[in-house]
Amino acid sequence: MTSPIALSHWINGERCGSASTESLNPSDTREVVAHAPAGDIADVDAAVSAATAAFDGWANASPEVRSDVLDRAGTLLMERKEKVGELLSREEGKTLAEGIGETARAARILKYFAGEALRLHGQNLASTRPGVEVQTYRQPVGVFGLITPWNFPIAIPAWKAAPALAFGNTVVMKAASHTPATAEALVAILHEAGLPKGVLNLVLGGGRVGQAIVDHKDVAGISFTGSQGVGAGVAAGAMARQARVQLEMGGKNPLIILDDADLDRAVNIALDGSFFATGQRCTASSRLIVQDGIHDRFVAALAEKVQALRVGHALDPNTQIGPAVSEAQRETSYRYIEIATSEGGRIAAGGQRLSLENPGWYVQPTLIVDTDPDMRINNEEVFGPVASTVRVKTYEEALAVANGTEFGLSAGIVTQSLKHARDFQRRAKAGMTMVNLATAGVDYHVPFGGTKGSSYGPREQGFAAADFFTLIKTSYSAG
Ligand SMILES: NC(=O)C1=CN([C@@H]2O[C@H](COP(=O)(O)OP(=O)(O)OC[C@H]3O[C@@H](n4cnc5c(N)ncnc54)[C@H](OP(=O)(O)O)[C@@H]3O)[C@@H](O)[C@H]2O)C=CC1
Ligand SMILES: O=C(O)CCC(=O)C(=O)O
Repeated sequence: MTSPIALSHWINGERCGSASTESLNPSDTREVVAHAPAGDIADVDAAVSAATAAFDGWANASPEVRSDVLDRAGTLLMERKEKVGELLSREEGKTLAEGIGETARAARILKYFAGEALRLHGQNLASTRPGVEVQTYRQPVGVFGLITPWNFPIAIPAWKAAPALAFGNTVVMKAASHTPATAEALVAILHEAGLPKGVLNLVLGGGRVGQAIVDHKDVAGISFTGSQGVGAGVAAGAMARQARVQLEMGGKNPLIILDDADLDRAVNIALDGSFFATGQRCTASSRLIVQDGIHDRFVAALAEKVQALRVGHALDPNTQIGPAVSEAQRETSYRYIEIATSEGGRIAAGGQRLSLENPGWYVQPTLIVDTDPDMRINNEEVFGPVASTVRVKTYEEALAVANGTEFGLSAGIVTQSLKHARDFQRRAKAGMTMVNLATAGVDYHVPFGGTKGSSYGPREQGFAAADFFTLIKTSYSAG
């Protein structure tokens, strides 16, 4: 067991605040991973003041300066991916391979936006008036508030902070209370890479810190990832004072398996999308919609693999599924297993309480079959290693079930039919579609986001990130 890390806020380039809360290792709750300060409104005020004061210098710095800082930070993070990835796994509970993989992804995101800082461009347009020229420019917006969740504790802070900084904005970030240490490691590396003081500020603490950022009059925009309930309040608060807002929330992502699918491939895609990262992904394939002809073979083969998944300590190299992040997340999974069975679902694998050697928040990966589309298990996000199957007769019925929820983040299909794959890409009501791929596990350099209750506002990541983190100015001139 390692000794707890004492974390700080980062305000105006300085570490500050005394640690008063603790975060536990979900794989072994006897271990305190970190002590963190519980920020308050005064800390948010100080952070926003620092970010406001730093804005002009950073906004007017050469894009090369911004690019170099992000590129150096990406290199440092990549060099330290094992160490930071281990911290991530100790703090969040995903397996070591997943923790290191996510850290490497964050490093790549920093490097991608190092490039984007140099590629920001506007347009020249013909005016309707003779002798007049029209140009558009993308300019930095101001101070952004970034509110991040625990399930991707370094990738999500990186994919929000990197474009904000690349395009000349300054930032006040609030990391999730379950995972402050990983976020702090990212902020420390960005400072080590040469970020000027005040450009990126981190205030640790609970929901009141987030609320204070949302309500702060000098915060020009909020990018939030988390639950729908909190997201709705963030949007209302931001809009009340006409701040920009971008929300990424939950999913109830469907994966359709058609009769013509390759069975092994379909099973492996479902296993990955539904259960890896402990199912704690907003892109997880939590609804498996299976056509009649393959249904029984698919369920039998998947159930066997789910039952064989090795649940354990995140740092044990044999572990395939780490614990839930918290007791509350563990209990949510078991509560939904009960709800599903009380509504008529049948457990085909898992479903039992686990008692492992380490005291941790473990959940047995669970497959629930024979469910109907209108059951709660098929409409409410569980955010754990729990998936349900719905049997359908035709492709059209599968598509209707897939589209029949209030969410619309990611949607997948496993099929050998080009006709159905193409049709699905067009008609799936989701921001991201996957053909013969898991609904989860996306690239870092392309737009990310959903429709309906899953997302609100401009897309995150890739070329689309500039739409949220820059302001388009239209300039007219006559000779
Ligand atoms: N789309 C996604 O990727 C995610 C979805 N979820 C969904 O949300 C459920 C609950 O997870 P949970 O962590 O509680 O999600 P929350 O929405 O509560 O947390 C997300 C972030 O918002 C912060 N926050 C909490 N209250 C406020 C507030 N009033 N104003 C501003 N910010 C606030 C949190 O801080 P703090 O951590 O201190 O509470 C955290 O940093 C999950 O079971 C899952 O269904 C969760 C995480 C990610
Ligand atoms: O599936 C992924 O790679 C990303 C998932 C994600 O962003 C999330 O769960 O919040």
